[in-house]
Amino acid sequence: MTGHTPRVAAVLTAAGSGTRFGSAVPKALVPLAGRPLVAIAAERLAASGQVSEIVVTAPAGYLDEIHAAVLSGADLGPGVRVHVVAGGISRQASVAAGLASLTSTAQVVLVHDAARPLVSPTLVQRLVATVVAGHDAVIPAVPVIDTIKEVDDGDPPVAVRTVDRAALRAVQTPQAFRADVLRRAHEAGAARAADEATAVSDDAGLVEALGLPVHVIAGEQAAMKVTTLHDLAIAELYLREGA
Ligand SMILES: Nc1ccn([C@@H]2O[C@H](COP(=O)(O)OP(=O)(O)OP(=O)(O)O)[C@@H](O)[C@H]2O)c(=O)n1
Ligand SMILES: C[C@](O)(CO)[C@H](O)COP(=O)(O)O
Repeated sequence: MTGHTPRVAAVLTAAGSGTRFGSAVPKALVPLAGRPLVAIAAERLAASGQVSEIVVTAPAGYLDEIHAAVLSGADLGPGVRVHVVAGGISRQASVAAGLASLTSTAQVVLVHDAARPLVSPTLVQRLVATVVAGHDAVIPAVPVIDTIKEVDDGDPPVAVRTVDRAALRAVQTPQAFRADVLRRAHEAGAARAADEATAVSDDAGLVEALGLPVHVIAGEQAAMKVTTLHDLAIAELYLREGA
């Protein structure tokens, strides 16, 4: 992998329902400054100049809408192939479905959330470069700013201890992987995907479960996840500030 320009593909997850967001349409179709989250996320992946194929996971019944939102809402430039597949019951299952539909020639795979539309093309470039430099799995993360406590969730809940936050990070996407490593990690963890209670919340978790190192690089505040309506207002602020 080291020292050459790899073929890079991306799985863009957009198959969530957005329960916590609470909109009538899937969250990926919700507009941020007039454009669907999934279109902005796809455009920023493409703007990195690294990605030649994007497979988008869509909720059942929304494949055409998601495809149209990306094709008409995003300027992907030349040479980026986009296709849409149905997602699964969990994010892990959706990524597995996306991965299965990628052309097998990709050497590096990025997994990114449509719910994180404001990632910078520079961060995408840094992630790919770090894989090319020899790391099999690379994730962006930001420091945790709150005091974190472990809580015994009884009645009443009681603080058990204060965790040393110096060692904690909030993890973002895109996450970048050598393609064969990501496929192996998903195969090994496949049994977990069918239930939200056992599924991993990010793909690096599957690589960790294989016992392989996951390299961490600095993330970006603007790559925040849009989970609630309030988050959308914050994302709009980041956009206005030039993100
Ligand atoms: N079965 C699923 C669940 C989630 N996702 C995607 O994974 C990302 C992170 O999920 P989250 O933001 O938590 O989205 P939702 O699952 O839609 O939110 P909620 O938990 O509020 O329903 C999103 O881009 C979402 O579309 C997916 O592709 N397939
Ligand atoms: C992948 C992710 O965005 C990294 O922070 C996150 O884990 C998505 O999972 P969630 O279901 O929204 O908690």
